[in-house]
Amino acid sequence: MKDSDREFPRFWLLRLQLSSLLLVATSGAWLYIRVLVRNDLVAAEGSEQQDGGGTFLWVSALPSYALVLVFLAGLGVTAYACRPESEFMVPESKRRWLFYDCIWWPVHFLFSVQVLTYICMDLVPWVFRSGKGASCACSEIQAFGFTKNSLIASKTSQSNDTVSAFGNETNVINIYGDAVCAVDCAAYLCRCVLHSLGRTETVFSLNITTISDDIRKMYGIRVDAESTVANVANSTYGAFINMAASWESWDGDDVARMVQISAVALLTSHVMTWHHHRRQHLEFCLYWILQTLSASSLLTHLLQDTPFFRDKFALTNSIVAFVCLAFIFMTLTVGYEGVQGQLGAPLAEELRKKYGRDNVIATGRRFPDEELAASGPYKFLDVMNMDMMRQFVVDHRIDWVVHFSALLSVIGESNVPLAIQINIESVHNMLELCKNYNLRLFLPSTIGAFGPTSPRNPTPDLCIQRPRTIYGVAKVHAELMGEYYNHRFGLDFRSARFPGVISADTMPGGGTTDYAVAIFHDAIQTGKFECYLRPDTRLPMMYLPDCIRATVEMLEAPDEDWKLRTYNITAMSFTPEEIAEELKKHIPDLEVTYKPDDRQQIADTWPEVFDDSGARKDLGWKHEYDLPKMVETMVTRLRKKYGK
Ligand SMILES: NC(=O)C1=CN([C@@H]2O[C@H](COP(=O)(O)OP(=O)(O)OC[C@H]3O[C@@H](n4cnc5c(N)ncnc54)[C@H](O)[C@@H]3O)[C@@H](O)[C@H]2O)C=CC1
Ligand SMILES: CC(=O)[C@H](N)C(=O)O
Repeated sequence: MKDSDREFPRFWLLRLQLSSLLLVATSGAWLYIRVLVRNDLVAAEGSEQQDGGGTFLWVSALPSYALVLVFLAGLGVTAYACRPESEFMVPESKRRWLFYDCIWWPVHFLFSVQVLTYICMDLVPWVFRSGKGASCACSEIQAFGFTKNSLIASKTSQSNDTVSAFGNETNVINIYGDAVCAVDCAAYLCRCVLHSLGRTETVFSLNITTISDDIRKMYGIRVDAESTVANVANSTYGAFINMAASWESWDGDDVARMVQISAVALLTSHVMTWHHHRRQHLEFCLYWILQTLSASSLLTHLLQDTPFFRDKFALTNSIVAFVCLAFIFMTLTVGYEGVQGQLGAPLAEELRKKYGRDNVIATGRRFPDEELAASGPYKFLDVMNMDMMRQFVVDHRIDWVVHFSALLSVIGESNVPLAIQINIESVHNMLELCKNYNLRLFLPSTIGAFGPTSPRNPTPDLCIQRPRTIYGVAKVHAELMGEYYNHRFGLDFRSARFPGVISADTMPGGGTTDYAVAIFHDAIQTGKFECYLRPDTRLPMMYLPDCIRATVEMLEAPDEDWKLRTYNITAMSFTPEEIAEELKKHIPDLEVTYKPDDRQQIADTWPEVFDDSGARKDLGWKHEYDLPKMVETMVTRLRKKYGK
């Protein structure tokens, strides 16, 4: 799984699934109907045709069935993984994620196969140049009330043929076609007939240059062959002009052509996706636009043959176009919603207030959220790409670096190789960069840098550090490397070990202390909360504004005040039970249940109470928010946010 997946907000995934549901249900149902209708008729046609047509159709529909089944399974898994009380990033959910990945990609693979089948069946009939295809088409025509002999083609003008289908009513279809074999012709004629139902206007556009004896015999078509070859280029061009000229007259066939185009682009985007490993935002937007187009095309195709919509193509198309646009809009809107870090955006905003909008450049690999983008410059920067970082530093004459990029404790455990890259290798990059360009570096550490053998109550600045998570190991490594670069190269390296940070506006990115944020959201929205830690698990915490202020003060403190290169910083320590009690003062009916999971093991190795007397003494650190004040502020802010 890619790290970008891990950072997906829950609703993104649900939307992915919902649009897929639309897609799969629509296309699956359409193919299902076709198979049913055709099989009945093929059965009536005789054994030879039954074998051929039946097998062909069932085979062509298999991907649809598989898709629906696999999709439903995927939906179940996702629904489970997306339960409000569960976090994606917990180690336990690694298994779900893997399972989810295993399902998600086959769905898309099958979808691609299905679209290809669709193209082969309907849009490139020469792939099936055989009597089988013809017999299917024949059955389809009959399914709609026409008999073999009811189709008569006759010449009406120099350049057009008219096929008159005498069924319940007479329809006139101009064919500007290019049917090079029996199956082409059968398929196209069949479409003509289908689309002529309920319509009295000219609807179809294809050239017929050759019609084989077979097909003439099969459909009882009389064609003046010479007249059909006239003006092919012109008529094809004319057909396109016609089609483009009036959207209202677009029918399923026209829209279905979009399937062809979008399917090709869809497959391309699949390839791009796999190729790039890390799915970038633009690709996703493209990807979902294409899927939406495909889905709506198929939907139109399906609806147009239902009695209600038969005479209401314009309405259908408008609805479909609207749905299509709505999906695109949703995709884009969701796509642009910030997946910034919990601490990064608020710190950038605070620094901008102090140092000026253009003097603080926020960076990341994703679209910034609206507020961050509006507050000042934002640039794409991958901390794994040293060249890019060098260029960035030179181009913008950087002198301070605040390096926040990291995978937090829980996500880190679920992807150790990636955590090693982001949390360790990127630190090497930063240290070298800052050394070479003489920059100052602030890199936060964490309570997670301590382990079970550290004193846990209280945990001083200097003591044994043997963490049990890759997150903690990486932070100890960063602390030591920073200290080394400071002694060896004079690098101005500063670090604060933060406790769990609680914030109202930005969401935590997959840590062990996340429950202390989630409890507020759940309490205010639902009045219930299920905690993944035991009620007596004590951990150090602080409210975001304190954390931001601490960071700014530490950045600004004179270098000579820094006796250590890394200081503990904290504001309070509480257990889930204690925060729940405090919350009940504001939400008396709050129900909290406890279901410890893998995160408990991490929490059990972390400090219970943090000793930050060093920072208080050397740097003048002082917290402002204790538990009651933080709870009161959080409740007020979230009540406003949720309108409760
Ligand atoms: N939030 C907390 O409770 C605490 C956080 N910290 C530290 O503070 C820092 C920030 O923490 P949060 O904001 O909570 O983390 P977060 O997980 O919310 O944000 C991390 C950010 O790093 C970005 N990132 C990941 N890989 C990247 C790459 N290759 N290039 C560029 N950006 C990349 C992610 O997109 C994300 O925006 C981290 O170093 C964390 O260890 C320390 C203690 C507590
Ligand atoms: C305390 C942290 O470093 C972070 N919130 C986590 O839980 O991983």
